[in-house]
Amino acid sequence: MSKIIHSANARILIVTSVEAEKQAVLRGLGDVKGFEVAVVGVGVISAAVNTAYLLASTEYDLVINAGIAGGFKGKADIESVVVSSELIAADLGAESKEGFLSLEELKLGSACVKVNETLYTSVTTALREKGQKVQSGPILTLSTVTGTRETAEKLERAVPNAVAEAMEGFGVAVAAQKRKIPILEIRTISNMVGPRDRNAWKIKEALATLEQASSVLREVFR
Ligand SMILES: O=C(O)c1cccc(C(=O)CC[C@H]2O[C@@H](n3cnc4c(=O)[nH]cnc43)[C@H](O)[C@@H]2O)c1
Repeated sequence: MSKIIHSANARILIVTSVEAEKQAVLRGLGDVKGFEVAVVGVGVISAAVNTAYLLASTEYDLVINAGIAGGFKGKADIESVVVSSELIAADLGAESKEGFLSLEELKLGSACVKVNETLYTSVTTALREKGQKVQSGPILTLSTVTGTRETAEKLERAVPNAVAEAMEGFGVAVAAQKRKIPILEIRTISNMVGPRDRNAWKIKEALATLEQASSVLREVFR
């Protein structure tokens, strides 16, 4: 398996939104050295600020945003893993009569951080080799969890190859990008993007998959 981060002394920061995700990642990593796992809170602002704070005091070679997510129908099933090819702030822009206008269309910057292709394909391949059901593609960052079929379809039209949505990735990515550190988002699917049914979320199962995926990360980067 190709080594993406070559140095045995490489330092990898994994950030999650809540403690339960952090504990799942830690169980998967075991006692391997070189990884730091931190909770940066729910939502893009908290994630960006807290990640930037962590990156200001320690040198890291890679930042990973890990956690659970909603999967887009036909792209990522519950309990499967998604690996980001891009991290996209899907609600950052403006409404218009003609529809949503992205930051790019408004010429106000970019709402997309691309992931190094070798990085995401290597991790995707490693997870697949270990028997995980895994898809790579854009992972959307939203401030509001999608709760209707209408919004899900709007997002699917805006980013047709999006595999999942969560609430922190783009914020983590901007903090990492500022320091020129590679970024990756890895999520396990707890629910489908669409009509809200919080009781149907398979959080325990998604956290178990996150633990398994994290044990593969240990092998990829060590
Ligand atoms: O209640 C619990 O035990 C519990 C354990 C682990 C995580 C949670 C969360 O609620 C995590 C919130 C986190 O999850 C992401 N997420 C998950 N599904 C979606 C979605 O459909 N749309 C957007 N975000 C989603 C998100 O990143 C949240 O920060 C609870």
